[in-house]
Amino acid sequence: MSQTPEARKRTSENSWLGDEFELATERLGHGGVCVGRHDGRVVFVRHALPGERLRVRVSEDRGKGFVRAEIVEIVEASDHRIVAACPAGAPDGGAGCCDLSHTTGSHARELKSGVLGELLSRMGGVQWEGEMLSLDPAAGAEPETGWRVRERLVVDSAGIAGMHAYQSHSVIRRLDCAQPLPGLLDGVDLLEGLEPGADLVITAGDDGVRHIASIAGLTTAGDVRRVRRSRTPSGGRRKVQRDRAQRSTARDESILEGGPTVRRVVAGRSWELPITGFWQAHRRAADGYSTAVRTMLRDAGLPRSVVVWDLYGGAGVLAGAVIDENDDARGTARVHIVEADAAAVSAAEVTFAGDHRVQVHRGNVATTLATLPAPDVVILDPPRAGAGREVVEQVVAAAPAFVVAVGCDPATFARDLGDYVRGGYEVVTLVGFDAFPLTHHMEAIALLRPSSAPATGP
Ligand SMILES: C[S@@+](CC[C@H](N)C(=O)[O-])C[C@H]1O[C@@H](n2cnc3c(N)ncnc32)[C@H](O)[C@@H]1O
Repeated sequence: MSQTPEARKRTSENSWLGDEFELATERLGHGGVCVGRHDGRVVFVRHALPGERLRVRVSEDRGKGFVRAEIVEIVEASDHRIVAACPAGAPDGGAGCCDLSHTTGSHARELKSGVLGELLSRMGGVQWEGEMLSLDPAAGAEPETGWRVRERLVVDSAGIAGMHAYQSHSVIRRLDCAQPLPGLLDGVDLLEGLEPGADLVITAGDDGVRHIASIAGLTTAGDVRRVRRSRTPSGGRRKVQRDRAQRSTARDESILEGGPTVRRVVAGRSWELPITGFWQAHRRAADGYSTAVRTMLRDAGLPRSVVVWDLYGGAGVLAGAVIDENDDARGTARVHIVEADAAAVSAAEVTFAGDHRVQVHRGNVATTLATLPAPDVVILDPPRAGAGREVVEQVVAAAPAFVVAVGCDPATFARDLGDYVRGGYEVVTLVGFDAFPLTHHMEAIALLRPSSAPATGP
């Protein structure tokens, strides 16, 4: 909606931008921000914890019911506050990605459970009071570090690898992030001859081999400097993300270390994927989600010889889990993987070559479903945007006995669950995974069935 000049003037005159005040934080909200209230408006603060008293400075005021603010001083810290486990995630001048490393692992999981429960209730009408599970059985009170199998860095105008500063195109020369597997980034700061503006993808395969690919930038070093000067101090997050996404499409890749494909192994089945191809970030995620999906379906009494749709299936990790669960003398599952990415489809075709139980379909989920045989089970693992109403309606219309919804964004996951519930499904089981420790991100998996379905299983 465009504003009149008078409204614009009023907004800028009343703006809180730069104002400082004391704030009591109430709870962790979606996106990793702590929520407080000041003078009738909601205030979002990063790197805070619930129950703190903070002196904050407003960094963004768009004239709406809320403002964003940064911490100036911690007046009274939460008992759960610790020294941040990730130095690179520091709020001032850091990369900002580890936005929940300043509390214990157990408290972070407790907070994330609250966020997931609140979103499920508000956006999906689903009540859930479960606990966020760790993917690492050894995880306890300590923050979980060293879990990420793939890191993406950027090369600055002098050819040195670093990280993007928070909400910015500018590059900070530091690699001391606490997320990567131990040793994953060793020596990367010493690499010479890197192309200014390129992205570096560094990943470790399940065979222990490290691979590094350089993805050519669309910008020259001069462009990088221009972009850096044009940085907006606030409110530029969407634009920065969009710019980065545009810059990462259709760009030349060269291998600097290792080979062109990475070996991944789950439950004894292996995949060879391009270095830049999708794979779950946490070293235990693919295995953990496969086990969760198998267990949910087994506990629900999955009948034999089912037809399964594995939508947004990637290279078929979850497809593998279902055929392993549903293959014995009493029957065999037939799984249809639907995936848009050509490289993931090729990897799936190689892994399942000669396996009559699996068919791989390259295409957009929304336009491919009509070509598939009627399903007994539908698994959906969409990107952060979620499956969306158009796809959910098609799934509901296909009337599967079970839907397994997987989501890495709790808001879109909750929204999609709400659409299944309105379509006549109910949630049987729901688990949240702390799949991105040190950050506010999480993963959730739900098993649904038609609400009129008789209870099955043990
Ligand atoms: C979160 S990943 C899940 C991959 C897989 N289930 C796994 O665990 O490895 C989402 C996948 O959806 C694919 N994708 C995104 N949008 C799509 C669409 N509209 N149609 C088909 N596939 C899509 C992406 O290429 C990506 O492989």
